[in-house]
Amino acid sequence: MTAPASSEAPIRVAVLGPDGRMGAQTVRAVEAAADMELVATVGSGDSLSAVTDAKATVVIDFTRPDAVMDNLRFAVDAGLHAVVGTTGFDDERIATLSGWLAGKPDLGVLIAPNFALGAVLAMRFAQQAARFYDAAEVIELHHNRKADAPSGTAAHTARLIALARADAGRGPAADATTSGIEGARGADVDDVRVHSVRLPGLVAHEEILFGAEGETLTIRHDSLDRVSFMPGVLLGVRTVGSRPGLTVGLENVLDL
Ligand SMILES: NC(=O)C1=CN([C@@H]2O[C@H](COP(=O)(O)OP(=O)(O)OC[C@H]3O[C@@H](n4cnc5c(N)ncnc54)[C@H](OP(=O)(O)O)[C@@H]3O)[C@@H](O)[C@H]2O)C=CC1
Ligand SMILES: O=C(O)C1=N[C@H](C(=O)O)C[C@H](O)C1
Repeated sequence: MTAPASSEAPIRVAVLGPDGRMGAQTVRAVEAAADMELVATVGSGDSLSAVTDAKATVVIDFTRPDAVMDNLRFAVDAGLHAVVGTTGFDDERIATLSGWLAGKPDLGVLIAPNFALGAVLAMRFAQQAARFYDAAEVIELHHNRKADAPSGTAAHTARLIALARADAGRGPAADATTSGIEGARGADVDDVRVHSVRLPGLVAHEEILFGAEGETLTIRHDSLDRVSFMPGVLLGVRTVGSRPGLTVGLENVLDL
């Protein structure tokens, strides 16, 4: 995921959410990339016109689920490619965004629930394992300043597992629970149980557990530092312009 040697002009990048945990890390990564130029940053309350004034060609969004759709509407209308790490993308949002992009055949948008290589691999491994096991559950563990639960990664993982189970002709996993405390079995994402842990000291972690008669399989990934997301973000910036339309998941860019 290193930059190709090139005499081309640097990619003109704008970062939305530069004062946040991910935005600040991203600003540093873009500034350090020889093939990119950071031409604008837009924080909460700033005008998005700074992006077009600075002639950015790619925007990176690490804002909030309640802000990202307005930012994308602006980017698509302005003809800017977008690399999106912000969470909150359900089927309805994906459909809305696809509709906007339908009139812009040259424009690329990449939405990646997780930019860390190991997290992407863990999701792919989970998808491969899912058809072989009677049951699967996901535990995601994050820092306690995270606004949303479950994590976008866990939701994406659960959906991939559900699709693989359906392809293999497997229905929902059997579960004998009939009583107890509400919430004890986690959230239901496409019939896959997802459990969210929030603790200071954590960054971003996920365990995917599979069970069958007499055995379990656990796949675990840990982001110990937000630098783990940066190679994936930069890869997204380098490739989004040559992938017209909507791409959901870095696994498609990595061709996993
Ligand atoms: N895909 C991936 O690999 C990863 C995704 N994420 C996701 O990225 C998002 C951001 O996470 P994180 O950095 O931890 O969150 P933070 O809360 O630290 O940062 C979000 C930043 O966005 C700002 N902001 C809010 N609205 C706007 C707006 N309309 N325009 C510009 N800036 C705005 C906030 O400002 P203010 O505080 O003033 O509102 C804040 O500075 C989350 O959805 C998170 O789940 C996180 C890590 C990795
Ligand atoms: O908020 C975070 O920190 C993270 N958010 C993303 C998610 O919700 O999956 C990616 C990663 O887990 C870190």
